[in-house]
Amino acid sequence: MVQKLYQRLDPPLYTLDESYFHSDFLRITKYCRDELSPTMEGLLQIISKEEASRVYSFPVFTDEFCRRFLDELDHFERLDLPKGRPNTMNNTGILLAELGFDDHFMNRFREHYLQPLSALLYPEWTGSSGLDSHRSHIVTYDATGPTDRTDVGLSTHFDNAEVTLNVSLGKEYSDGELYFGEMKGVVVSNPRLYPYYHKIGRGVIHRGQHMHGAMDITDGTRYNIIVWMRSSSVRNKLCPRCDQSPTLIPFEGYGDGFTKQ
Ligand SMILES: O=C(O)CCC(=O)C(=O)O
Ligand SMILES: [Fe+2]
Repeated sequence: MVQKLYQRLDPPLYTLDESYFHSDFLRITKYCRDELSPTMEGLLQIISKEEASRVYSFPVFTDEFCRRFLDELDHFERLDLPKGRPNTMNNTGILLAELGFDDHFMNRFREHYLQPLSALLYPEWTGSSGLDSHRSHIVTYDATGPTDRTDVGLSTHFDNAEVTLNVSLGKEYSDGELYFGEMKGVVVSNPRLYPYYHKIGRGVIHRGQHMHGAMDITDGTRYNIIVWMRSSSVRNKLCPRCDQSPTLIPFEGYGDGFTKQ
């Protein structure tokens, strides 16, 4: 519906092109995909390990791409169209499928680049099907608008995803770091939070069930691309939201990432 009504500002942006990527990202993903026998140890030599367990970061997009993407999002936000929101926790934010980013951008981004990388880092979460669907959105936090209508941060949660990639687009803001706790359901005697500070164009990857949240920004606006990636072989066994064996009903499209044979 929105896709039909929306006039794109920068139509070529909707087709993934390698020029959007930072050269390090191309090198890292080439290693995961094309190396004869890539290993997790080999990959860990070329990405950064963050303080929280099994959380990693690496450059993803060029600054130029981030600017173009923000311009497109600004253009979309200015239009008075009926818009969906990423989830029940957000007042604001943008669903990228609604704009039409799935067909020629996000599908290839997940299949060709993020799946081979995730399979090395989190084999137990990619499973035999691999990450075969996704849901992607933009989280927007704005400390300049009315606080009853704009978000400034996000409380602790786990994602409806097996693996999540989170890439900062900017713009300019103060505070607002991402933080990680333990995996869902894990209780420790000395709970700690591990911060991650976003950098423009850089992505952080983590397991969807790793509890996390975003501290409030105190100034400016913050935009991030979030890709929630799902593995049907993993979630068909155990629903990541309710921890039960799921009862599957036929659905057009990806549903919530489950499959029914
Ligand atoms: O704002 C962030 O960096 C985190 C957003 C997030 O965790 C989510 O949208 O699931
Ligand atoms: Fe999240």
